[in-house]
Amino acid sequence: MTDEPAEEPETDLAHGKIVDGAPALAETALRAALARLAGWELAADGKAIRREWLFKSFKAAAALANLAAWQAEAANHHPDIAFGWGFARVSFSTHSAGGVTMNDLIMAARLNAATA
Ligand SMILES: C[C@H](O)[C@H](O)[C@H]1CNC2=NC(N)=NC(=O)C2=N1
Repeated sequence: MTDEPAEEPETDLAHGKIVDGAPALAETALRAALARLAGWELAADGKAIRREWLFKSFKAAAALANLAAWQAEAANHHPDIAFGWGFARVSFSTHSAGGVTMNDLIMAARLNAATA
């Protein structure tokens, strides 16, 4: 027995391993996973997940964009990022799989964990 609190499901996902060749997830599985990933939604074409953050400055938005960029470099799994005064938008898709894989969900959970 331990006094450690149980990990939140999202934290758990953040500890997942990025693997080559992960398959695109079916929409049902994807929607179930997104329900537990705060702030992330499925893009209109169903081939990417995305989240927007709102801030009260340019530098806060730039900081989020940098964080997402360097987390991606460390994992070798890269998002599309857009930012400007007061906003940053991050989108993950696995190009090689032509859709959203576990790798994208893991990266999204890591970004949530780092910005919580
Ligand atoms: C060779 C290298 O591992 C691949 O090009 C990686 C790099 N980063 C990537 N990022 C994303 N989002 N999708 C990919 O398919 C991908 N492929």
